[in-house]
Amino acid sequence: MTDLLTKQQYQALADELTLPAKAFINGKFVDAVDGGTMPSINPATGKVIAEIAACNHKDVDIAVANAKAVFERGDWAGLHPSDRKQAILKFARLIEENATELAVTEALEAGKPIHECVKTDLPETVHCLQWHGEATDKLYQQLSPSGDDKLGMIVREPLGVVGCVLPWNFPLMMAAWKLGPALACGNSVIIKPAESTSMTTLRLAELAIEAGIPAGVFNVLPGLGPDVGEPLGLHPDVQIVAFTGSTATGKRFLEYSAQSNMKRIVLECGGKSPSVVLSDAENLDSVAENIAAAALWNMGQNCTANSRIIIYKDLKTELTGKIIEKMADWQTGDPMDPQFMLGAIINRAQYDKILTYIETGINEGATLLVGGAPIKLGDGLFIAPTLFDQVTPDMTIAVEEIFGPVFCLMEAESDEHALELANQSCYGLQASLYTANVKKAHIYARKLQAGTVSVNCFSEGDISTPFGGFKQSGFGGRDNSLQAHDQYSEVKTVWLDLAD
Ligand SMILES: NC(=O)C1=CN([C@@H]2O[C@H](COP(=O)(O)OP(=O)(O)OC[C@H]3O[C@@H](n4cnc5c(N)ncnc54)[C@H](O)[C@@H]3O)[C@@H](O)[C@H]2O)C=CC1
Ligand code: BAL
Repeated sequence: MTDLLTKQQYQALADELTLPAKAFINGKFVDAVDGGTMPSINPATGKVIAEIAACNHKDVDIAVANAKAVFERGDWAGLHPSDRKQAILKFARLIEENATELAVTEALEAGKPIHECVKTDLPETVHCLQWHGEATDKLYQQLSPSGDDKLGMIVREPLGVVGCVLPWNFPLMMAAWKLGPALACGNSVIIKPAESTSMTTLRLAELAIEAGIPAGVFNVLPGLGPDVGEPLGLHPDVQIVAFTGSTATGKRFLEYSAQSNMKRIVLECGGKSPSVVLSDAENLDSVAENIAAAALWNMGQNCTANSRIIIYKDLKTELTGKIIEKMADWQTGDPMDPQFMLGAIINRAQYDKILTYIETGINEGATLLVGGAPIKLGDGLFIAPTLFDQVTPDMTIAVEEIFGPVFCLMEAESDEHALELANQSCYGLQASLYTANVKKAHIYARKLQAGTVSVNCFSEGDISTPFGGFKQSGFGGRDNSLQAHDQYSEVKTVWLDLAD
């Protein structure tokens, strides 16, 4: 995909951009009904870059009513699957054609490094939509093995209005993870982006119209969680909410569902993922490189951030030295400068929260090995990559999701002990396992309580593999792969008696 430009070129593009700031309902940009706005702040500079429409329950009611009408008319759900496929593929192409602009917008509002936006977020967003678009006309329905005198047809139908409530850490990618399968199945979608990162999702909605996806099929309602997320969760005409974010807010959606129409709730929530280094791990340089990347990628603002590094005791000293060396590859700086792999922390609240965790780690007796302080770059919110040693499983920094560039080293007495420590968490999203023994890899991968286990690497899998969590990391379904289609469609049995 796109080659990297220079910092000056990205900055010039950023200065020229017209940033989308209104809600997108029924194919048009509109103000919030009550005229509310909220500032969008570039976390790398502290500057307000736009005033974004702040919607509330009135906008939700309008968007849901439109989306429901569009669904019932069959504007999208009634199209031939090949036509839906073509529109989704064109949508993906348009995103690709506008990738630089979208990457710059994402870097501006989220403080993400432009390098990552260009090389990871945009290509994966495009690929995700292509993949689900391609699947649209390749999924067959089923017949049951019910004998010659009966016909049991098992068919799939779209649900209707899908609500998506999204986080700020991967705004485009998370939108694509939900949109791809939801649109492929024929639903109408309403996205509530995180309040810090509305703009790239708004631009996607505009591109969807250009791609021929009918008005009202894809709507975007920026706003605060309680003002937009809650009314979506409580709305009787929303059939599912697909959510990615904190476990605390995820649990609220289960309550909204129970209080309203028992809508489906699919949750992809927090994590405290481990890197587990067993006694026979080899190639410690590569292990260290993976560990640093897994902890620091996206400033550690990642649901699968490997923030607990559990190392067999005899390898710990050598591996610690190598991890510290590899941390040097993760330099923090201006998100518009493609030489930096780390940018700003999303907002003041998250920044303060991370610094408080660092303080708590020190107060509870952990040893600070690297970092531990803000990086002063103008008025931006930057925190140095931080590594703690001598961390015990009861310490706050070993238990709670920090969602920042902070990770802990823990020592295991044996491989069994490493496994025990790894599973000692209320979360279970992902785990990275390092071992040279293929048999042990299989056994331990099955024993780790996590939705994804990557062996001798850090990975979340790819678009073809299901992504979601065990325990309090997930509920109700999976993102990615064809399994994602399950959550956005209803299964119906049509039973015909063929006997005379
Ligand atoms: N698993 C993940 O990918 C993410 C985890 N987090 C975790 O959550 C912590 C807090 O970050 P937040 O941005 O506050 O996460 P959050 O879970 O509160 O926000 C996620 C989404 O939920 C919405 N929301 C918030 N309160 C709501 C409510 N009462 N009803 C309905 N919707 C609501 C937000 O507006 C946003 O769109 C982070 O420090 C991190 O630990 C945050 C973002 C992503
Ligand atoms: N890493 C992709 C999913 C997430 O962070 O929420």
